[in-house]
Amino acid sequence: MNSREELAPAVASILEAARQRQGPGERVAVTPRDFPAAVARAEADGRVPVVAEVKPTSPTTDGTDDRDPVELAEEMVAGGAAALSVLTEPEHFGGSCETLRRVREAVDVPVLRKDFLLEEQHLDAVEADVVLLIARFLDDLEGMLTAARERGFQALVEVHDRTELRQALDAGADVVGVNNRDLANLVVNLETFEAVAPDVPDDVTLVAESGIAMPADVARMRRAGADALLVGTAIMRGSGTVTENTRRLTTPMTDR
Ligand SMILES: O=C(O)c1ccccc1NCC(=O)[C@H](O)[C@H](O)COP(=O)(O)O
Repeated sequence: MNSREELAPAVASILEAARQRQGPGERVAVTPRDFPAAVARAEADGRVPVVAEVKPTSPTTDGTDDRDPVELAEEMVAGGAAALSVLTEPEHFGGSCETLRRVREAVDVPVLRKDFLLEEQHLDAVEADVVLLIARFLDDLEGMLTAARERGFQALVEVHDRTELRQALDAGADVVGVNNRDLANLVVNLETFEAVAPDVPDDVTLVAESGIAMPADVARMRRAGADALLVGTAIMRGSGTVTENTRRLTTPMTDR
């Protein structure tokens, strides 16, 4: 692992659990729903492209949301989500591959598998349209990217700073996420995206991740260059229904 920086204890624990996980031993072959096309479709429809996340719990969340993930996913799509993200990490996020399977079957938008994939065999646990590859945790990012694409997956390569962005681009990433959550202390700061985004080439689909809570945050990330926003907590735990919480973020501020 590329461990230039300290990790929060929760993240170290997530990685330890991931290292113990075995793949199924059989390789998946996926026919993916096109993620950049879904982003473009949302734009053309006048929706802000939001990737809404089914996130039952997390190290920074109290309690576990046990609502039916398929119903949540359908509500997110009804609220205008361009794509969905589904946690499959079980120990710290309450996710599962079975949840992803059910959600993907129920909706027709692309579904991102949100997990901590460290080895090629981890890719084979379940079919998804997009997989998350976290640059900091992968010594051979290019190898994982190739392995993901060989199976048919698109890959969202997550970075936290310019050094990781350079690694992602050198590895051939064409969908990049900048995560505003600092892995050393789990604090979110939208300035992280603003610092990295100017160095992302125009032909890369750029996603702002974490800490996007309200329409003003959406506008801020869009001004900084985000093509899409990945949002979990504000949609899952906002004050309205999941559909209302999603629509609040997918509606451009100028339409209010
Ligand atoms: O969300 C956490 O508590 C967390 C803790 C440790 C590592 C990763 C974590 N989150 C992963 C994510 O990237 C978010 O689930 C995703 O970007 C949505 O973030 P948010 O809208 O802030 O819930």
